Amino acid sequence: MTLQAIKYSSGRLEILDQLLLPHQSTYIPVSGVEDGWKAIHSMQVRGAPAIAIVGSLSLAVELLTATFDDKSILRQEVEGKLNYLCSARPTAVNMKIAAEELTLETNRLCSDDSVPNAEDMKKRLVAKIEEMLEKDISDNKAIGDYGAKAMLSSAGGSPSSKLRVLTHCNTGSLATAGYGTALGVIRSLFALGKLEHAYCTETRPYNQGARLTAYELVHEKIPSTMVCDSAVSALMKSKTVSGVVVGADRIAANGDTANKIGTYQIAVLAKYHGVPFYVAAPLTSIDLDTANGDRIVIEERPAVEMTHVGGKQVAASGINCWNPAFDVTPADLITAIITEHGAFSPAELAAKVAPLKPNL
Ligand SMILES: CSC[C@H]1O[C@H](OP(=O)(O)O)[C@H](O)[C@@H]1O
Repeated sequence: MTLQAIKYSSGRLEILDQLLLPHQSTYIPVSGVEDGWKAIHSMQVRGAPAIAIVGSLSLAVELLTATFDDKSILRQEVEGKLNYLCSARPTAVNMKIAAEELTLETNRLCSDDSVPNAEDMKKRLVAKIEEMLEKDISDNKAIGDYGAKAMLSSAGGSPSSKLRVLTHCNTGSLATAGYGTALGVIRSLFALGKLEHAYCTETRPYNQGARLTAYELVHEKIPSTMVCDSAVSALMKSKTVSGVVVGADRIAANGDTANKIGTYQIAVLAKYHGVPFYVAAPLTSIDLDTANGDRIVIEERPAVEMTHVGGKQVAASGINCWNPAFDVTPADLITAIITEHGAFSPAELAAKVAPLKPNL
């Protein structure tokens, strides 16, 4: 059974405080948008899809406890709160895309005369948010299955051969609504009996790999080994790595992909060693409004996340730090982008995905 990062039922929202993992599993209540923003900004909840889910559900929870004089006031309130939620972290696009979809729905309900009042409009908006959550859950499994198929086909080998797959950061049930994206691909390979071994990087400085991915892999008894970020080149040289699969925070229209810092250098190493390199992400991580990776804003996090581990100082006081949370992997280093609709080459991505996205 996968770990649950988010608990939501009948208007009550709780999140697993990921800052305390792996030592402590503590759920904290999210009672509205302000709580949601703080949980995202502090990275108590993180992961592009999970950010959008918690942000949207925090709005649903707040709406259920409030009343509004009329539909246009409700529309203004919703628009303002969605913009605020998008400001919590700048790089992942999923919250922005969810906000666009919910703004479109809000405007439609506001102008629909068959929606009699703000109370009815509010209930329909909450239902839309809950519907988006359900879709995220089902999309994850499709990504996992398409990804497993793509990685098996590129690895070649005999029908009985199993894969040795490297992943970076955390893209599992702690970063999504459940099954995961890149870690979902590893789960699908494992379920098919086609995973020989999974490798996860520690993912400095926040240690999503050591604290979260390792936690998920051990929890589900998936054969796996953790490596230092700096060991990836030696791993590829000394072991047979069949393929790499990572997540994404924002994929530009040309396939350039922003993901956790360290992804770009793994892609360069994969190219050098002839290892297929996959990105696994839902359509809600693909930003067709951003032409290429140069235009993606990269979040920089506080130096303390580098100088301290678990509250203990590990770096010399006074040293300057540069702590970008993400980097951009150019499309030409990516074998394919795996979505809930299939695996697409970066070159065909925009043409394949555009018809599949809602008309925002
Ligand atoms: C499926 S999660 C996508 C993405 O989010 C993570 O970043 P963070 O932990 O800072 O939110 C990481 O880049 C994952 O690949």
